[in-house]
Amino acid sequence: MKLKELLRVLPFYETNSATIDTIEFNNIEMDSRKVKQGNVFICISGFTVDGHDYVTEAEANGAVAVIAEKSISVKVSIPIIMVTDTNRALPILAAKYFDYPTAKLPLIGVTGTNGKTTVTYLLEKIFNLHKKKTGVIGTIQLKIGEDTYPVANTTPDALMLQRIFDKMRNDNVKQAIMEVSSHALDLGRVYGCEFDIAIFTNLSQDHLDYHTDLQDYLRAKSLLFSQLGNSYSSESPKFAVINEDDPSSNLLKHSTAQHVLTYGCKNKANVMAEDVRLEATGTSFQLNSPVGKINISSRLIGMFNVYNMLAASAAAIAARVPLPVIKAAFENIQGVNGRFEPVAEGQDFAVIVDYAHTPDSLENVLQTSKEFAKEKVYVVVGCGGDRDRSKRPLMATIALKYADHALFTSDNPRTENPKEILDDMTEGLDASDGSFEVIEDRQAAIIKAVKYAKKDDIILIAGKGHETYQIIGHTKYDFDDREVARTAIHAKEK
Ligand SMILES: CC(=O)N[C@H]1[C@@H](OP(=O)(O)OP(=O)(O)OC[C@H]2O[C@@H](n3ccc(=O)[nH]c3=O)[C@H](O)[C@@H]2O)O[C@H](CO)[C@@H](O)[C@@H]1O[C@H](C)C(=O)N[C@@H](C)C(=O)N[C@H](CCC(=O)O)C(=O)O
Ligand SMILES: Nc1ncnc2c1ncn2[C@@H]1O[C@H](COP(=O)(O)OP(=O)(O)OP(=O)(O)O)[C@@H](O)[C@H]1O
Ligand SMILES: N[C@H](CCC[C@H](N)C(=O)O)C(=O)O
Ligand SMILES: [Mg+2]
Repeated sequence: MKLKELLRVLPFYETNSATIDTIEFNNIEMDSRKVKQGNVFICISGFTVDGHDYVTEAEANGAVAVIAEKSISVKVSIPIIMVTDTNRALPILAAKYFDYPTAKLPLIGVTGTNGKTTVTYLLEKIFNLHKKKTGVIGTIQLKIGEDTYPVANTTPDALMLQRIFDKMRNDNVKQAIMEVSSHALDLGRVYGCEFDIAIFTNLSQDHLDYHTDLQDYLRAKSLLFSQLGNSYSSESPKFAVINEDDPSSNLLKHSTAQHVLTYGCKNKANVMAEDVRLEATGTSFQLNSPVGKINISSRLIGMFNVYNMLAASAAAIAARVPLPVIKAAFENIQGVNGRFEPVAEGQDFAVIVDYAHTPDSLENVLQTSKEFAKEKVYVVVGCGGDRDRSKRPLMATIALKYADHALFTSDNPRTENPKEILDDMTEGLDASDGSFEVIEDRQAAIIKAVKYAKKDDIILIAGKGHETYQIIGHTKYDFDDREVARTAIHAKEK
């Protein structure tokens, strides 16, 4: 592509070169280490380093031009194009370079504190049964059809996103489904994505290391709904799918000019669950919707999963998927990787691995465990390092509220001292709050919980779910709660 053609989508820019009219380039890159011959390098001012400091490396690797927002202090011989804000230019340029992949690729975005990953995999199942090839972007992985790829972020940066959507389009994907984190919304990673359906799951405390307060967190979430577009197309109408039982629903409804489809169990909504039956082996309810009623039953456990199924149903209804397909999808789905996942090795007590790492999610899964426990509930839980400190004591208090005994341990301490994280969790607690102990080493904590367990007890191992690592410092060590629990169960049997 000609550089001039790419730059045409920017209303203003300046350059030190008279030759940009003739320059051809073959890709955009924002990481100097990945630049190859013929690429354009765009400098992003990051949280850790400044991309403007890597222009020499980008040139050495073959960049043919640089796009910057600050003056470049080193001497380079390739043209420099100055824009006001490279982070804002990035999605505009990436969408143009990849020829607007989401313009013709139906795209669903899911935001909210908890349930995003679960809802995306419910939707994957629904659309697959509806005979549409799907692409799913989120916390666990990037999945295109049956092919999976590792990811660094729940929602990738704007450049990577457009590249992924381009690949999905080339791979014949008919429905893209993605998690949209509040960080992504706030940092403009999803500018340039044309969403058809935006789903809101719920809002509760998390990420207060990044957002100044819950109001700011909600503001970021609302951006997905204000980004739904203003034109009304009868061929492809756009929908905001909103949890009517969440106190934030009103603000989100007012953030969009598009159709609103609400769901819930308590307040009157367009899509509702009635006659909900929650059992230890699964869940059933009647789904009432503007297009009819249908009985749902699923292996998914807990009231929170009724909300996840409602969110997915409402979005599928908006996408005109017939109700029997939705019903079949919920009947078929076995579960979601690392979400309330049983570790069943024939033992006479239950071990559940779950990704609850916020106060609200921990409360939901512990409440569910408690409801179904015939005997004691043990919880093994920690809080992530370099993350929201204020959620630590809340999570510890919730653990003691529901569990008969809590084992507080490490969960990705990252660059923090694990002892200090555990101190933050337990500082205000004493024996009268409930029974607990602190075991810094996660493997030792899991082994101990398994040793304690007797017939019909439940052990909930929370926080890491699908993760197969423990991050200590900047290093990722192999660690899988499920593997550790399995080994501990077999060791107990001997
Ligand atoms: C705080 C944050 O969001 N950080 C993201 C950010 O990193 P950063 O700003 O530190 O990047 P940087 O290292 O300073 O680099 C700046 C620029 O210099 C470039 N560079 C850097 C080094 C070099 O040698 N050459 C070079 O060109 C980089 O490619 C980049 O363009 O940009 C990176 C690339 O896009 C992201 O991977 C990274 O996410 C980090 C890993 C992260 O932990 N983010 C979390 C907070 C996050 O975003 N989480 C949400 C999920 C939250 C939830 O659970 O709901 C998510 O969507 O993942
Ligand atoms: N609708 C819900 N409401 C409250 N808690 C939920 C809900 N759905 C799932 N959970 C709990 O939250 C945990 C995380 O669920 P899930 O991975 O689907 O959410 P997420 O929003 O993708 O999280 P993340 O922001 O970390 O990507 C689950 O393991 C479960 O404990
Ligand atoms: N996306 C979340 C995941 C948290 C998972 C938990 N295991 C932790 O490390 O805190 C975050 O980065 O805050
Ligand atoms: Mg997720």
